[in-house]
Amino acid sequence: MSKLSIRGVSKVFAGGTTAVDNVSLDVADGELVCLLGPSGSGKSTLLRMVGGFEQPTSGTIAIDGQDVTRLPPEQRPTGMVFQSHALWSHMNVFANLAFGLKLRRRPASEIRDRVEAVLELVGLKGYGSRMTNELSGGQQQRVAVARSLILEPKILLLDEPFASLDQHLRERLREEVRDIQLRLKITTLFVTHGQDEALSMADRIVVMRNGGTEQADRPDVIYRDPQTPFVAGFIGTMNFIEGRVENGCFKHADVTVDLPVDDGPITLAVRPEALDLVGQGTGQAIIHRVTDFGTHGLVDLHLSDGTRVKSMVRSPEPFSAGQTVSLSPRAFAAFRDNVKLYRTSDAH
Ligand SMILES: Nc1ncnc2c1ncn2[C@@H]1O[C@H](COP(=O)(O)OP(=O)(O)OP(=O)(O)O)[C@@H](O)[C@H]1O
Repeated sequence: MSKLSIRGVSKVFAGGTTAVDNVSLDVADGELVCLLGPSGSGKSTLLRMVGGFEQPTSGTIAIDGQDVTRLPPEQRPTGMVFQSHALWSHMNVFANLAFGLKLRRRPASEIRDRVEAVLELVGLKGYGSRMTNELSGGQQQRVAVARSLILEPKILLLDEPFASLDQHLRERLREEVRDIQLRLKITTLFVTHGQDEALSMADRIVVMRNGGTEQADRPDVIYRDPQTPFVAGFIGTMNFIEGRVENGCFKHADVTVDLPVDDGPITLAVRPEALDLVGQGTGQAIIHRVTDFGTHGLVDLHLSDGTRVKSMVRSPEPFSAGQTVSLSPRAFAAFRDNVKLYRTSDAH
């Protein structure tokens, strides 16, 4: 049985906006699932429905097999961390953390022990007497995470919790939260529109678009085997090359590869690291720019039909702007009418 089971859940807001459209998702015990998608794709609304902050228009949500669809947030076994931390600024850290336990009339000694334990967990040992407005943004978010964990929820819900922090701090907190999550083995649903965040943290990524789910898979599968052009283009850098299949062969002025599917128009989706440059001085693709990143090079090319693509090369040395080359994709996805048709055997 899954820890969290979302079945056919939709949300239509009063103005008629369908924010979430018939989503079903199962999250296993201890799994961290990232909801990833562009702004307005319904990520927050779905998360808020799991936390009880929005009511689904239809569908059901169950935790440990118990239907919680109609329960208010405080009666659900969930803990939520919002983008803006929403700490009480007139209380110190200890009081912020103790609040929920006091409401539940826990004995003072237990409250003290649990606050200390959770402060240690988030790396803020000894900060109990600080006022929250005397903390940095990162520390405040740590307190918010601690506050959501102190009631020992079955499911942790995080809505872009680090969005307001600078890149460096965001990366650190991301790692800390993942460590805590693994240590506590707590089932977690994490909303982000940062693909790095999703790729680095998640056991599974759910890519959302227009209120629906496009693909739910392990990060490496999402990256290497996208099922739709949207997923292909949304995660990482992707080149799209439009051509035609004729007699089992994809043809484009600068690219030719075997593709045993029916004749007709096809779009290849190729990662820069899987796009080799061959036949220097002979092809029709023109090198526009070469960038040396030290660890690798990135070559920007203009194809003869105007398409722009990027190729990652081990060393940029042999390449320079103005040269002509041909392209040889090692691994790619092929799409026709938004449907994935074919992929070469795993080449990287
Ligand atoms: N309370 C509300 N009333 C009406 N429409 C809403 C409400 N909340 C969200 N929406 C709409 O629902 C859609 C999905 O919004 P949601 O916030 O879930 O998307 P999101 O993927 O989390 O976006 P972001 O990454 O920008 O937070 C959007 O079109 C949004 O305008």
